[in-house]
Parts: sequence; structure tokens; C-alpha cells
Amino acid sequence: MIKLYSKAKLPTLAGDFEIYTFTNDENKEHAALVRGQIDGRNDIPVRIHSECLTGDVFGSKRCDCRDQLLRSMVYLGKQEYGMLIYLRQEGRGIGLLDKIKAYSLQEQGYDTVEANLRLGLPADKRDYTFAVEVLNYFHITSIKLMTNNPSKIDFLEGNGIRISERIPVKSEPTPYDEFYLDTKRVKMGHQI
Ligand SMILES: Nc1nc2c(ncn2[C@@H]2O[C@H](COP(=O)(O)OP(=O)(O)OP(=O)(O)O)[C@@H](O)[C@H]2O)c(=O)[nH]1
Ligand SMILES: [Zn+2]
Repeated sequence: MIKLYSKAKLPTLAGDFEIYTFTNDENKEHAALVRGQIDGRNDIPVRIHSECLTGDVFGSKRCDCRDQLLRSMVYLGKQEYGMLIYLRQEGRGIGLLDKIKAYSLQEQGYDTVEANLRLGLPADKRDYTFAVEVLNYFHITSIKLMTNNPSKIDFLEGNGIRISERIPVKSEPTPYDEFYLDTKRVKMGHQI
């Protein structure tokens, strides 16, 4: 169960948000960026973003994470109501240390899925329970989810959150992430 820990105003390059932090069973420093008075307000746009230090912070070209994060924030910054939930589950949940190991295997020709499996780790180890609990905290039962990932939709729908609409999150492919995006589409079912 989560419990509100702290909140404060957070003006950003993409607009004004409020940042909420919660204590949680995993003891992870997840956060939610909120726009407007969203309590009990259904069908607001929500982005659930998984941490990518290399992309989100350093601007790595190996993935489209930063592009998706910035585009989501710019979109949300223009809405009256909305939320971005930022989950600290780096590397699809395997953590930064093993993600970089997986990158090194990808340099030997494995794709993003094969590299995880070769390390004896699941292709995707993520869990969206915290996001469901944040939505419950705000008494929201139905959202417009900003994603291309069908398994995220399945998880939320399996946990009491209706997805009334899917808002695609586009990113501009580059020569560096073409193969990665292709693998996401072919092996992980992403609608890109
Ligand atoms: N293990 C591993 N993780 C990666 C790799 N590239 C990106 N990631 C992680 O993948 C996560 C983002 O997942 P994506 O598949 O890009 O997007 P998504 O959240 O599933 O789907 P969208 O909602 O459509 O963005 C972040 O946690 C990144 O750190 C990689 O090659 N290996
Ligand atoms: Zn990334």
C-alpha cells in the first residue's frame, strides 16, 4: 500500500506540475507529476514511464525513452488535467547494472530481448502496481493511457483500471535505435 509522503509545486520546461511522492512496499523513489485537480476525475491522460537513466538523463540514442518522456511531458503540459507516473524500474526492471551488461551483449549481435534472456533474466521484469495504487489514491478508475505497449494496458485492465483510450507515444527513429524499435515491435508487440 502506498501513502502520500510529500508534494510540492514543480514548474518544468513543459509546464507547471505538482510532484507527489509516496512511501511504498518496494521502498522505491517513484514519483507522480500531476496537472490540475485530478481527484476523482476519470479519463484524464496518463503516461506511465519506466526509468531509463541512459536515455532520460544522458540522452542516449540507443533507445527512444527520452523522446517519449519529453513528448509526453509537452503533451501533458498543455492539458488542464493529467499525470505522469515515473517508475524507478530501470532497464525494464533488471536495473542499471544488468541493463549495461545487456547493452554489451547487444554489441555482440543479440537483440534487446535475447540479451536479457542470455543473462538469465526475464525480457521484461516490470510491475505497474505502484501506478495502479497512485490511480486508486486519486480515486481514478478510467484513464487515457499514453503508450504503445499492449502489456501495460493488459496489466492495468487486469487490476481494475479501464483504458478508455490509448494515446500513441510517437518517437522519431534514428539509425541508432532502429533495430531496437523493430525488436520492440516484432518481439514485444509494441504498436509502433
Ligand atoms: N533491459 C533493457 N532495458 C532497456 C533497453 N532499452 C531500454 N530499456 C528500458 O526499457 C524501459 C522502457 O521501455 P520501452 O519498451 O521503451 O517502453 P514501454 O514503457 O514498455 O512502452 P511505452 O509506454 O510505449 O513507452 C526503460 O526502463 C528502459 O531503461 C535494453 O536494451 N535492455
Ligand atoms: Zn531508454
